[in-house]
Amino acid sequence: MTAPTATPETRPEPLLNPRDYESAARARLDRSVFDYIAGGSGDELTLHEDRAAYDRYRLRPRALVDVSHCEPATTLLGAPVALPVGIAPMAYHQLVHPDGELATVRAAGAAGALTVTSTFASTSLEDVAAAATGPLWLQLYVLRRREVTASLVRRAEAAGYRALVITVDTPRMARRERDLRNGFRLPAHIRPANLDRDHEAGLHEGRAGDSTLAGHAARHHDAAFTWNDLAWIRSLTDLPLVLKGVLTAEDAHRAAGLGVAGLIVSTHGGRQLDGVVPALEALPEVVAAAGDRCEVLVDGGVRRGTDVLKALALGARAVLVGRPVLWGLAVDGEPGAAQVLSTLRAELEEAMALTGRPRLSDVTHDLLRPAGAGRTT
Ligand SMILES: Cc1cc2nc3c(=O)[nH]c(=O)nc-3n(C[C@H](O)[C@H](O)[C@H](O)COP(=O)(O)O)c2cc1C
Ligand SMILES: O=C(O)C(=O)c1ccccc1
Repeated sequence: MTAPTATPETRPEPLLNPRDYESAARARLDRSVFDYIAGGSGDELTLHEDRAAYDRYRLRPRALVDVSHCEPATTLLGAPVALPVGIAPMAYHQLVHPDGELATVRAAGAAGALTVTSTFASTSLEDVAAAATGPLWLQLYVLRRREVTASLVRRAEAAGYRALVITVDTPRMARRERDLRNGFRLPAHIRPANLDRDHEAGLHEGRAGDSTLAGHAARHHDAAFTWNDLAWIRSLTDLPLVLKGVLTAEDAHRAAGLGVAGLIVSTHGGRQLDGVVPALEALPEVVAAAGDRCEVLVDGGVRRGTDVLKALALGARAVLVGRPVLWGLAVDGEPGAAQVLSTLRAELEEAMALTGRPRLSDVTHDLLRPAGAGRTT
């Protein structure tokens, strides 16, 4: 096969990292879709701080270690994964590419990575499971209509999902001003494929000053769901439960006491309460409170292999990435999402090699120092 000739002027810029993919995705997507994905709530303080928290740590590399083989494989709730990076649950992947969740789950499978499928996927959880080759967890929003929630749990079990991720930071959707300004609504051809037509009503007719997703969450999410109700979910299934959106030692401790198997330390990517503690900053107290009983993951702002290493050094078992996967999907479908994951893997292996930590068990707290600490001037 002959490679197409390209002059230096026409050769496309290589897309090397999530930021490159974000710029390329921005050029392709409708403004309101780009803003829905990229944006956060309020002043977007937490959106920025989640990312900035990673830059406040510096790495302390060890020299003269045999790093000829670096091994990022681990297990998550007992299932082997090729790397400690999974795909965060995100609604409606078809917003950015017609292959939607099928493309992202295939990309994750090829990478040997965990996928967390959203309740609000635009592809049914059964179709996602049929395309999966790696481990799958289902993210669950507890809906007012308990029989709908219960049926999602049963369907997840039947389709082979290995854990339920209950998102606890969204009793209502926070005001996201980009979506309000844009009058964000779901395009007519995209629907919450896991839910019935009753749960679709109102998602497609928006107007400026309104976000149909927020109105939808206000109607359907159960804002009265509490710790006491977790026992109800527990009674429905033997699947391990994971709580997503825990940011305090108090909640981590309580969850562990109830037999929760995993915790995802998360600000929802800066899309819920603006001004909360950044996820990376909350991670150590959650690990201290429950790390002996729960597997602790973190998400929000992970963009580099060195970010993954920093999260692991602070006690995370793995990280999830959100937006970068959607940017990859938007630009190039399954290969784009796969490229984002494989770049993160390559960067992680590079960071393991260059810090002299060839095994994940070598990635310990002494790898880090706060930026600026130890300055003498
Ligand atoms: C477009 C979009 C949709 C999301 N939908 C969900 C969802 O349905 N359920 C959920 O628990 N979290 C959802 N999240 C939050 C992500 O799971 C994750 O916490 C966050 O995106 C991680 O931050 P990152 O995008 O900086 O990697 C969504 C995030 C985005 C960007
Ligand atoms: O947009 C989100 O962050 C999100 O979590 C969500 C929740 C309900 C429906 C769609 C998206």
